[in-house]
Amino acid sequence: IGVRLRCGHHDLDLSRPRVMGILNVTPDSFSDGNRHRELDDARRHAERLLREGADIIDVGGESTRPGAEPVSLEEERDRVLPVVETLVREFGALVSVDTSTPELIREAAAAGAGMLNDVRSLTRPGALAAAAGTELPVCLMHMRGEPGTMQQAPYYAEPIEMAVVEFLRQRVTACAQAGIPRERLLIDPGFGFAKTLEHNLRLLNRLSALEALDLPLLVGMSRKSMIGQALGRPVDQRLPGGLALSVMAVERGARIVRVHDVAATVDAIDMAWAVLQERSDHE
Ligand SMILES: Cn1c(SCC(=O)Nc2ccccc2)nc2c(=O)[nH]c(N)nc21
Repeated sequence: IGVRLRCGHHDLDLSRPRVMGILNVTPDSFSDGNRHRELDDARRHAERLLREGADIIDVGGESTRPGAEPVSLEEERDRVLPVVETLVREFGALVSVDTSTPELIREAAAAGAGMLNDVRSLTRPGALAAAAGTELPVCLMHMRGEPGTMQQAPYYAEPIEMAVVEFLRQRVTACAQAGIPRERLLIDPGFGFAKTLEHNLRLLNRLSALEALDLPLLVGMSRKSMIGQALGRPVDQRLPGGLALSVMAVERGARIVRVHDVAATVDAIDMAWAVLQERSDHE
């Protein structure tokens, strides 16, 4: 399938799997609020991600860790916009912006962002209209509830893959009604969002159920607790587990994987892709 996504000034060719590198601009508790240093750190981190082969840099200013407190618009704007402007201006990078906030959706697009990545699937008031106005591709992701409470007792009456497909189907319809055509959409099952380990494992095994929506599939499992729960590894020792998950996701149809460790993931999915391509070479 020669799917090409128009991402601002970039054409993203999804005929083979792509890697989205994670650039966190949520200051950790040690940061002293030195904006200049924070921007410099972000610039250096992005440069490394690009050098390692990232096709997209994902920039997020709001922590969606379970229990994280909400961030103000000003704070999110101050963290995200300077980084987007810098990465676009200095590296010509394809920048994806993680935000659910209509104002930031508009401002990030004006700053040169090439893709929108909203873990809340444009459900906030005004978000659909804001996204429609940007002409940018949008990734819609499954989550039930809010990051602060979503992991308390995730329960689904129906099989998890059905809950995910139905939710995303509704969001695709909402986008169509708001003037965001299918050509601009990506979907994502939201691993780790309002899901138990069981839910996450079943969802990966049945990832092909999302083919029913016939849209490019983005997944993010890098360093997440599903790896910690399955392997008993702390967050800084989850690369091998994450590589296994990225390869399995690509085998089951994922076209973009959102990861911290770009170089290793590029080789792992390119190797998997070489094997998968052999199937079609003689079919
Ligand atoms: C912004 N964003 C996030 S943040 C959660 C995260 O990385 N937690 C985490 C990171 C490191 C260690 C443990 C947990 N996850 C996704 C995803 O799976 N898909 C899309 N589209 N966007 C996403």
